[in-house]
Amino acid sequence: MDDIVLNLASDDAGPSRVSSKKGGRWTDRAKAKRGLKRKSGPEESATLPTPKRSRVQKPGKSHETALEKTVKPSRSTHTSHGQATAHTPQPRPQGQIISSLFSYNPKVELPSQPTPFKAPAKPSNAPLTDSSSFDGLGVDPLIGAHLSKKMEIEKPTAIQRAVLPAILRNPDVHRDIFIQSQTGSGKTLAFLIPIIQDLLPLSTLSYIDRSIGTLAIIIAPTRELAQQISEILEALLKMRLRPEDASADDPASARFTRWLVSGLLIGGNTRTHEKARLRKGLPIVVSTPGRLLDHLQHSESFNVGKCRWLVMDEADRLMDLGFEETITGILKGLEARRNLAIKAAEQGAGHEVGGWDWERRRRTILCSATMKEGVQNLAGTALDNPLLVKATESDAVDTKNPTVADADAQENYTPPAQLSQRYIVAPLKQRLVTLIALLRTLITSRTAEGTKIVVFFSCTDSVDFHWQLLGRAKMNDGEEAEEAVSDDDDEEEEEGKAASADSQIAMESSLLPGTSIYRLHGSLATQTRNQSLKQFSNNAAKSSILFSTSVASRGLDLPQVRAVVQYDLPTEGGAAEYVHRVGRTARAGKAGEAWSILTPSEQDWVKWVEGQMKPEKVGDTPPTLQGVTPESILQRGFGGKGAEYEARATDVQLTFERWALQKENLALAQQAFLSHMRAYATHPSTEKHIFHVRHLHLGHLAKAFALRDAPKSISGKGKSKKATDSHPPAKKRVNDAFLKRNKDTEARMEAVVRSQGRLTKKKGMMVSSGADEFQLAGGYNLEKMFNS
Ligand SMILES: Nc1ncnc2c1ncn2[C@@H]1O[C@H](COP(=O)(O)OP(=O)(O)OP(=O)(O)O)[C@@H](O)[C@H]1O
Repeated sequence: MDDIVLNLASDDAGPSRVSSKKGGRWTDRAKAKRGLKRKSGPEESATLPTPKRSRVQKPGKSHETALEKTVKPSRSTHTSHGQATAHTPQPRPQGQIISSLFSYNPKVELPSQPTPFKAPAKPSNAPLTDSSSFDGLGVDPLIGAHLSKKMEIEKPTAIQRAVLPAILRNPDVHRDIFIQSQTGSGKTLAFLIPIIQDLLPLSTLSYIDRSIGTLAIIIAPTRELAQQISEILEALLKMRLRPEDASADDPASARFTRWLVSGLLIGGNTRTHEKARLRKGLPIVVSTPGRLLDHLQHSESFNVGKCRWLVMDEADRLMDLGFEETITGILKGLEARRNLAIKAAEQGAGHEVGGWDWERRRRTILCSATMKEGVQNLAGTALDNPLLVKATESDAVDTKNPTVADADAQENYTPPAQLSQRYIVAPLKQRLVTLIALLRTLITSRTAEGTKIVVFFSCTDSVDFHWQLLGRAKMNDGEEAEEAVSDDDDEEEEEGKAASADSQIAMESSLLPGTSIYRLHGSLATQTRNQSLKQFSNNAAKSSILFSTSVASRGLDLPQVRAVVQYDLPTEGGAAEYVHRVGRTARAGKAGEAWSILTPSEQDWVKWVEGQMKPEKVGDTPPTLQGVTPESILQRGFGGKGAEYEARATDVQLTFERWALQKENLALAQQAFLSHMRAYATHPSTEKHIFHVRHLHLGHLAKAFALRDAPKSISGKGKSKKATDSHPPAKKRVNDAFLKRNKDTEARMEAVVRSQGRLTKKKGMMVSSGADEFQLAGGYNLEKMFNS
């Protein structure tokens, strides 16, 4: 079937066009027009109105009812069966080529029938159901009571059962520990409980108060993760300091005093404020590596000479982000400060009071879900004769006490057993509508409200684009959109909108009723990042979706996340990153779904990633991914009889494309497309057989960014027709041109990404460029690189 041609610009002269008001603001004109449209009856209204929530949410009922009643055929649509359903004769085009979503797609070998879903396996990271208890593991009854009464944590998980006694039962053996465990298995409490239990008894020292300085430091690779750890820590520190039944007058019952205070040191906060807090004293500090090193080097008030605990959470991520040198700097800084403090105490020069056990060495804990080479190197640098603790169902503590070097160094990853992993191979042109259909399916296919979904994109620009596209493209304002294209008066208003988008937290889309859409990436202000995460998680009753870069892939514990969608597969970190991303769901024994949306040329990824995952226990079936056809997702997401979903999907696509025709939006879409291509080019050489820019049809990919042409800077001048249509030689030429123009892209991009986490020399001091640490594309360095 030929691609269809529409003339959007000619709508101005079309019969259905109602021009009611001239001049003034475009919003006023739009309102007036909407009023007229309402008067002229439903025939003049939207092309794909929003399905009513009550209709689509009925259990077992598809979207069909709601949509089939409300959806008119699009102004011009094609079905894959070659039936053009255009109902209005369209004038000839004026340069706009609109290709059908359902034609000229490469043949994809997909499962002919949707694979029947396997029943989820028994949860592998859930709290234990046997007789284990926190008390039985040596946890102080006050902490145990607080966990169960205030935090609803009754039983330990397998990793907690393994770690807690290993530390608590031997309080005098200050051996370093390496904790390796699955995502969502409760590692955070496994290291926080022993720290609190060790420090609280210092209450008995007569001089103890927060001015003692920092006694424990927890390092996390991202601000969000640091913030989250800090919140859990604060929740723990709110524990009662005497048994519930003890009388306040009984001095014997008051074992502890409330001197243990925690503080957060992260990039994005003001240093001055942090320094002031350090001056007062922060016995426990949670920090990102760059900011921690910064304080170690520049804040005299950072009193860490007595530090007893150092935890490095998400060690594999710390390594991936290139924080190796920063960590080395931190270790050296801690050692130097300790030596100075000991000297000062010996000379009686400091304000040190006697009775401190200077002999006791600092204990270092490293946590990781994987045991990659980089992590082993870090363990080699940071840990001294470490005890490796893994969680297994039967043998919690590794009694053989192997060193890290003895551990299984193979890069095999174990996702939670109860996680359902699925994939869709969608033609490039249909990617965007497939994503929408999948999200619609996920938010409406259950009766329970408050579905939380995380969607991963390759770069910040793509996150921003999709977030704005969904929030701003209205299914019923196609005409307004077109009007705005030709209306210069609206520029000011559009600029205002773009500026406010920076600080806006949530978007709503009529395509995803009752759902708020948030975004998260490294280019957002810290406050916006925090707000997005908070609001995404807070309202448990409301469905919400988080569009994110890989910044959300590690450690973040977002309650109720029911599904993780990888719209773009990880460009860095390979299978480990995939497992971390899917680990945002199926946490602590809960169910979860992981969806990956692949292009036809990426199909081999399924076998590749399956080959790198292993079951938790030897003998168990290895984790596999189940294929789902895009048709079944589109059908479920858009509803309708037979192939009607094609018309509906086309309607949605056309609405998006009309939105992207507006000047501001066009720039956004093109920027997202380009950044996506750049990110795509950074897949490591070992994955190039699966992810190669050359395999992508740029014209088709453009549709996934609501563009009718690939941006000229990639596709070459005046190639719109050739670039968007399927002429393999042209496609090859275009992709070769892209590759040539971006010669050495991969190497340089990797260097930029790494440099963002690495130390750079500045006036002889080592500093970290923490602000950009997760910004894969769109950052200053990157722009400079590509513009030069
Ligand atoms: N013993 C427990 N019982 C019930 N829930 C628990 C228990 N321990 C931890 N949790 C909950 O499990 C979730 C995951 O915990 P946590 O974030 O510590 O996992 P993690 O192992 O660090 O995961 P990741 O590797 O993804 O960072 C949290 O919501 C936490 O409150």
